[in-house]
Amino acid sequence: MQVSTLTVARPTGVRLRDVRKTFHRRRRAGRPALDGVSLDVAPGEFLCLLGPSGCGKSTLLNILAGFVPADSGEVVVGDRPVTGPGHDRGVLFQTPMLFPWLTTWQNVLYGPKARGALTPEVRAEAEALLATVGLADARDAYPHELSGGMRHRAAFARVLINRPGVLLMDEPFGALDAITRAAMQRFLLDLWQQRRTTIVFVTHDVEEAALLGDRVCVLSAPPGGTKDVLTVDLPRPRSYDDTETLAFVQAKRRIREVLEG
Ligand SMILES: Nc1ncnc2c1ncn2[C@@H]1O[C@H](COP(=O)(O)OP(=O)(O)OP(=O)(O)O)[C@@H](O)[C@H]1O
Repeated sequence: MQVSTLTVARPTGVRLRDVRKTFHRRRRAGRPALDGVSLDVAPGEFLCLLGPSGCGKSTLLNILAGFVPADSGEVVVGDRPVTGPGHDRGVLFQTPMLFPWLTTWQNVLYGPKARGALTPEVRAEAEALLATVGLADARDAYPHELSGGMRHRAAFARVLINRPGVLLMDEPFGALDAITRAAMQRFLLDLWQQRRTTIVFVTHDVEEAALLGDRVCVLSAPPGGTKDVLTVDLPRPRSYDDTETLAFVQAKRRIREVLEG
């Protein structure tokens, strides 16, 4: 994969301390969604968040993104407490966020244009990014004309143009078929290997966590707290072929034991 150096932002770290969140329903407090999560993510680290359904993975990511406020605790990205959304954090969801009435090119440039920052350098950067994500030939296509994987790659370019110090990804490949999913995992591994952007990646798939992550933070059954943080001691760069090695199978087993233990 060809990767431009233009858009590589300085990766930022993440610090969470005793983060708590309870959603209120009809003015009544429900069960806590997050019950004291503490975690550090180093600049440039690839961290996977894993846990049973409903343990608060998406809530934690939304708190980091600034979409949802924590009730208490410390949430810091880089050296700034999170008080709301910001383009220092790039967020990617299961459904790629693209405006259907804009072409790939217009979608990628949407953020800088909205901020009044559409300079010739940014346009050159957008060109380089489209080449990076393999969509140079699809710059004039609308989202409905792209395949699922292409839409995801367009969403990547749209986020990366803002030079985020951290990428927050919420089960981004969960809805893709197995072949496209493997292709996107390969794409993400290449991208991270070359840019080393900090990534917090939510998944409920043990294999995906072992393949992608430097560390895996396992959240406990609802309400979510930090159950354990495991280091995935497998060499980089990683590829899909590694999933057949004994070391990979052992890494998966260790993660599963914590998850189910
Ligand atoms: N906006 C909301 N309003 C009320 N309750 C919410 C809201 N968002 C999440 N919750 C509740 O918080 C808890 C954690 O939900 P969350 O989506 O964060 O879990 P998750 O680990 O991402 O789940 P899954 O793996 O199934 O996607 C759940 O009990 C959910 O019902």
